Amino acid sequence: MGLNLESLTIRYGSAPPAVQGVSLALGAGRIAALIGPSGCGKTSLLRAVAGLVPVAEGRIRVAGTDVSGVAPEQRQVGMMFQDYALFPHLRVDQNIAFGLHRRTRAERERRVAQMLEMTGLADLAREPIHQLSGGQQQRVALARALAPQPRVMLLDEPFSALDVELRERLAHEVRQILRQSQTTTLLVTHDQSEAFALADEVGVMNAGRLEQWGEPQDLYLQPATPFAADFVGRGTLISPALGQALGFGPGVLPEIAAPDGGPPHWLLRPADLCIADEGIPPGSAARPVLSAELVRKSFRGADWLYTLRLTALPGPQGTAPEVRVQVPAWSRHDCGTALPLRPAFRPLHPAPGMDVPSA
Ligand SMILES: Nc1ncnc2c1ncn2[C@@H]1O[C@H](COP(=O)(O)OP(=O)(O)OP(=O)(O)O)[C@@H](O)[C@H]1O
Repeated sequence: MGLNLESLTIRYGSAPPAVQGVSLALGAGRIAALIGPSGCGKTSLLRAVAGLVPVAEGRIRVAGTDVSGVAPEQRQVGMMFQDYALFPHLRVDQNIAFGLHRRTRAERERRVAQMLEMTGLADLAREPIHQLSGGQQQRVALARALAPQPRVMLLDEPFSALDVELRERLAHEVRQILRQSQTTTLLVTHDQSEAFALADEVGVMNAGRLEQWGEPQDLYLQPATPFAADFVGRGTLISPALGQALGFGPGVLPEIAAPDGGPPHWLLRPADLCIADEGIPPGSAARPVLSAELVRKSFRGADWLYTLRLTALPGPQGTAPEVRVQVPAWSRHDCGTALPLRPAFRPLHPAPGMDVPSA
């Protein structure tokens, strides 16, 4: 086994626990990412695995060994920080050799050469750090952390200092490097697309607890809790009655077991609804229409995310339920506007002879 956490709890003073009862199992050589809102305990958990924060309750096992009370430098856990913490006045190869002081000179040179090769830095080996770009520095930091062959590698917001385009490219490169070195890795990021691009497994944290742990696609398709549904993919769990009022028949929206053991809910994503009078595809004009009022909107670049109140449907306490709808970037509606909604056209089970383009 790579990394196991058993009922891990972390406290700072008398405040409520920063991490509470988190258990997870990460297989050897696998890559996992923790995501969750700011302050949910991601970094605290990572730092506890590194031994930088004491554990109040629970156990941490690295490759089967309980390291909960072991000093950080004896855990064989590598950590790469947001700011890389490189030595700017030293050369690339000297930075990579930093954690290898206990090895013989020949061993050290061999390992540094290996790491330079693996991270594509061989041509820059003798350059001083301060002359490198952000992306190159990021690779040096990774090479330095991997050089002592840690049993577990921890990455804290590894790309936060880089621009978006570089982040995407490096995420793939870093994944390849970690794969090649078969290093069990746990990383923390606030960027979901980064987590999904890099990780085999993703953990969703909320208020110190691990809400869900699973493969990225399962997290999206089968969120375990309303929080996970909302946080990953801005989904909302709605009652089947509301789903039917919105015009969905049974079996159209994914069914999710209610957390309290009650009747299952339906998972509504922002792409499942659209504004009734816009871009009506053939065959869907006759679908039911429900009136709603635009409450909030946020521009996301490629589209808008609208939050609408279903004014025709008072909820259980007399409050109208809200839904989120993804609308095209060119849409222009003011908050307070009444907008008719209908289910988005989605041929789940194309009729025989229907021409559905393949992906
Ligand atoms: N050294 C510390 N002393 C006291 N409280 C702390 C300390 N570090 C973190 N906390 C608190 O613990 C909680 C979890 O913080 P943590 O940094 O682990 O969250 P996070 O999910 O990594 O947040 P972010 O995404 O903003 O970095 C927060 O309430 C924070 O204020």
